[in-house]
Amino acid sequence: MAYTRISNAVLNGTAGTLFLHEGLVQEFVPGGLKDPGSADKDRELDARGCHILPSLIDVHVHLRDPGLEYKEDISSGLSAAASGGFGRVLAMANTDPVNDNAGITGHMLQKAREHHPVGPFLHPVGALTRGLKGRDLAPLAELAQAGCRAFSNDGLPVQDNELFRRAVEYASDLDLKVIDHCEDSFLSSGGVMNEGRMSDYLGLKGIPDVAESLQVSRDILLAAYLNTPIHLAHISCASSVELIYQARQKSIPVSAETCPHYLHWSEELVSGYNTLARVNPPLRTRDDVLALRQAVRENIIDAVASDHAPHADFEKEVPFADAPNGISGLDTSLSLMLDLVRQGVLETQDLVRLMASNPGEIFRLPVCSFAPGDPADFILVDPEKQWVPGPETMLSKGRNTPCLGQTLQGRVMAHFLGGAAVINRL
Ligand SMILES: NC(=O)N[C@@H](CC(=O)O)C(=O)O
Ligand SMILES: [Zn+2]
Repeated sequence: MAYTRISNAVLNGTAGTLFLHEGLVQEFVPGGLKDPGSADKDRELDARGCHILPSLIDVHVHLRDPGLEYKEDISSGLSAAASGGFGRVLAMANTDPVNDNAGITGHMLQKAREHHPVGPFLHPVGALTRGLKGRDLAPLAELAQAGCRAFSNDGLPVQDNELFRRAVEYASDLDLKVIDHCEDSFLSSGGVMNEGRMSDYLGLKGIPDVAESLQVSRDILLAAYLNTPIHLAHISCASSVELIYQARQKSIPVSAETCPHYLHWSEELVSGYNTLARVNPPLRTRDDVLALRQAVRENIIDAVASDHAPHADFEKEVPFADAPNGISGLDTSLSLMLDLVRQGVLETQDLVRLMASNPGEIFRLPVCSFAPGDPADFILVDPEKQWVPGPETMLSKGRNTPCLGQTLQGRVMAHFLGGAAVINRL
């Protein structure tokens, strides 16, 4: 169903009607319509109380397909994306088999087109090294040719600095970026949560924040030396923020993302051995949360990505030390970010910058600016609407989130891609 007008919604602080034509934005007319009665009801959506935002981009998700479809598959993952407000996602390569060749990339793209022909759109991220083993480079040109939008060894970060340097150089020759999961795996070895008072108290082996920031400093030094951009994934701690801030001052070409969970929760959430709070990098301290909030507010960190890492219920119903890392995020990210708006930490326009404009710029993906002729890719968000994440309301197969069963405020009420409604709760 293609609507021709969306009435009574707020765009950039102004209430009015958004007119669509053949999947494109026609114009936004502020104020009420003179003759609302004449509209064909089937062609109109009353979006009273909703904000219009561009369809969002999530630059870091794990869709588990091929190979781990019991956790998530491309169809369910993209449904969760649509529901959460994301019109484009970058899907990591730690599938089984790993996305290190054109065959796997092709499979992912074909499955996405088959199940979600009008979107959300999947942009595979190719592995940096074969099998993510960190020993030899994956065929980056082949992966680029097949449709990969970036390269990453996410999950199993490359420790060999020479190999990583070459990967960054080859990727740059292909005009694509490397996304680095920053972790010194010797420093983090065996760790299951943040290293500090809480890990001592719980008797769990910790991962120090320096395991992340040491690798962040490596990447910054390499980006400066090679004068080549590197994107830093899921930044979790103040010490990394400080390094990124300094790099920015020197115009070193690094960009960075953090995730809603690092902006909300600290290691205290692990108390009681809550496996839903186990994620890599781990939830850090309250001071880290505050530093990250400041960093997203001040554009030191460019983007917020979900790091959607779905797991089956039974995998999390084990002792903390045995549970897999990861939080399911596509369904809940935007609600958690809207909570920061309500708390006065961010403005609505900051969300657009962090979850659409900046990600679009970093990975050269289009974002609707509501100019006449733009593809009508947008969401209608009710910041007041309450909902409870659970099996009935989440479209991801993974319900592994600390939000499970909690009341969230702020919900995507409709999502349009190319003028067609992929979600409509109005
Ligand atoms: N972020 C996570 O906690 N888990 C990721 C892998 C990773 O990035 O470590 C996953 O694929 O499950
Ligand atoms: Zn990662």
